[in-house]
Amino acid sequence: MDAREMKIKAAEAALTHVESGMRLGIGTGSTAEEFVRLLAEKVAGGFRVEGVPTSERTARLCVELGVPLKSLDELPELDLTVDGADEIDSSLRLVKGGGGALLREKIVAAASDRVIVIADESKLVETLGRFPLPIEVNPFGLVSTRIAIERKAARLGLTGGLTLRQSGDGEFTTDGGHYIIDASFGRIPDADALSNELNSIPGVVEHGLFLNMASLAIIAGPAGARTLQANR
Ligand SMILES: O=C(CO)[C@H](O)[C@H](O)COP(=O)(O)O
Repeated sequence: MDAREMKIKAAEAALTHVESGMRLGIGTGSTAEEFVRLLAEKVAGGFRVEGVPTSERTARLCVELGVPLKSLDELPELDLTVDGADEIDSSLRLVKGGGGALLREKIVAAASDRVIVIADESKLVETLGRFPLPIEVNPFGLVSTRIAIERKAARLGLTGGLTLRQSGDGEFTTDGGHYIIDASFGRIPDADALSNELNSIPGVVEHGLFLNMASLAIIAGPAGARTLQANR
């Protein structure tokens, strides 16, 4: 089974948790897009859902495939969000934001009763941090914010390169008009402490640590999809 087939397996399993009539948060990334494709087939067959997309990219795909959309202001409370992740640990703590949609993804996840994360097994880690942590920052005061991130992280014993994400010939800009700094810490032993420190920096808009948000992870490997439950 190749990587795409594994993503489809995880997306298929997630779809079994979706009921007609649900208000659905719809994630961003290649795995979430497999979910959108399968969802669109169900919608074409008469299945009724209202989706809130977590990015302009996901919104475009949903419109193209005929998945009905609402804004989060129209549907401020959601039954379920299905989204991908860049890393997942055994407590279902996540690193997200590889696709640059972390802010909307976190807002949508927080507005959802349940969050199901779908991924292939390459995303499972013992300790978060191998994937560079995306930190969304306001362009104003970028240098000061970067220094603050370095200092706060160093206090937690975290060092590593901070890279301003690029796209084409300029800075990558999020749907909210912000920049992303990718922090290559290698290992984040205390994700709660890092989350609190990052949240205390005014120029940090949001970061990619999604702690205590996922209720279920559906992980696909060559043998098929398995489910991991959050133990909280
Ligand atoms: O957080 C995300 C986007 O901001 C994605 O969910 C994450 O990057 C995983 O993407 P993919 O399924 O393509 O590996």
